[in-house]
Amino acid sequence: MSKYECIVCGWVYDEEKGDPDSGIAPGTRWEDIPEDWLCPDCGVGKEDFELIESSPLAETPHHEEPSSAENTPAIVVIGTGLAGYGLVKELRKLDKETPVIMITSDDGAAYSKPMLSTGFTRNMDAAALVQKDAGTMGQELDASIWTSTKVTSIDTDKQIVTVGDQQTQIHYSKLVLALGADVIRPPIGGNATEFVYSVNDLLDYDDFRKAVERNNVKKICIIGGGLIGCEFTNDLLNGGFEIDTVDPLGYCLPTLLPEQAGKAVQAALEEQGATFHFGKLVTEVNKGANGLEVTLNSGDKLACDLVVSAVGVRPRIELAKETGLAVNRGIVTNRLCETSATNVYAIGDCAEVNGHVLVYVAPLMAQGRALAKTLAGEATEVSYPAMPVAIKTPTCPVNVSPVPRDAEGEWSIEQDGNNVVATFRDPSGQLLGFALTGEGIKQKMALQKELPPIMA
Ligand SMILES: Cc1cc2nc3c(=O)[nH]c(=O)nc-3n(C[C@H](O)[C@H](O)[C@H](O)COP(=O)(O)OP(=O)(O)OC[C@H]3O[C@@H](n4cnc5c(N)ncnc54)[C@H](O)[C@@H]3O)c2cc1C
Repeated sequence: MSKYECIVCGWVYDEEKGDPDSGIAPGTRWEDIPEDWLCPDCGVGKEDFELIESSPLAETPHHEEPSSAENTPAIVVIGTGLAGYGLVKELRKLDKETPVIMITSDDGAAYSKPMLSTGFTRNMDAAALVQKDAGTMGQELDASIWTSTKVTSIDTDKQIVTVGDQQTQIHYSKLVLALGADVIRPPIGGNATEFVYSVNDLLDYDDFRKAVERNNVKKICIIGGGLIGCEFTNDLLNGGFEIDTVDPLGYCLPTLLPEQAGKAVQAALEEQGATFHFGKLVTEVNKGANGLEVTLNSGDKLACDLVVSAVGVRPRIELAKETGLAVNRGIVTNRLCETSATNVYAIGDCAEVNGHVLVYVAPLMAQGRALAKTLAGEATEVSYPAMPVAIKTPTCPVNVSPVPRDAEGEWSIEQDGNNVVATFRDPSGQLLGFALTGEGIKQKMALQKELPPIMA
């Protein structure tokens, strides 16, 4: 019997136990679970699960070739997020010999980044979110993992990366950039900006949790009512905090959802106690008589103990730019994930693959699977099926397949309270996107089947 883990929330499907709540009997093999089954915790589909424990019977016998590792130059991967680790996991299924060196500026802990916005709901601090430390990952992947090590330059002619102090250089045969994305920091003045936190990785999350405890925080102001802002609004409400959320646009998730769906999410979060301030910007955070005072461009002032900024992320392109690689919104690659330099690839949040910048888990898994094959000798282009995104607002769950930019067509919306099924079709009737909230998410599988692939 095997086990499969949801890479978005960490929930584990154990074939021995099944998922009786969803009608999946104990003993049901993974391949026999219906394709429209959804993760009971976060609502993503089977494609976002990976095998973590395999039954001995299911294992394919491994044919040992004589080791050629000693003379094989290393594949170097910069980044140990879901993209970096995901790629090396896939590579090791195909190639157990080629030496792999992974370099990360953080501690190399393997964790599911999407779970950072469900930590209070699940009562998990940073330590509890660590799935495996760097040492364990290194053993499992037969890779050398260099932690707390920042790559400062790359010489693509000599195929060398330089780390930290300029003294240490590593030669690569192939180099993979899996550098992630930086948070966008809105311009905010005032004398208390050190109390404005962004949570974009496990170390940020640890700082944030500790600041909440240290400052005996009760009231939090969230800047941004998009995906991360709404997830934190829900999670922190579940953690028992009072929440004010500020966004310059008019409703929740404004860049992803049509207004009715966004307002349904807003209403559900308000029912839980959230207060939204739409159409406004935070301009200053100052120390007040009791905690902090947040000033909005309308002149309004909000009292709180801590501020969370969640206004979006931007692919990390600086290192690639300094190296002379082609960059646009992300590090530019073709469908083989090749950058403009020979033997250098980019995947994950930092990459712009064939014009697409998609800062979600499903695309980086597709990239990792394809690039692993390429690195193992079988050139393989990335394909993207339709990849709807589950937004973790359990008080009103959301599933959205964003409408492509500049698409022609119109929304058709059915609403029953906070349950919305919104579909966007072009003039010929082809479905191009959808937005589902509340009970509406039950339509996900049926609608997903109608969507054209993002990149066939
Ligand atoms: C709170 C939150 C919730 C989310 N929820 C969801 C969700 O529900 N569903 C979904 O699909 N997506 C979600 N996402 C997005 C998803 O988590 C990301 O798309 C994904 O984790 C990105 O992985 P990555 O490996 O590309 O980047 P990262 O995880 O950021 O990894 C980047 C790595 O690069 C290293 N690095 C960078 N520069 C250097 C350097 N110069 N030298 C050495 N190392 C370097 C870093 O140390 C790190 O190891 C969420 C994101 C956040 C922040």
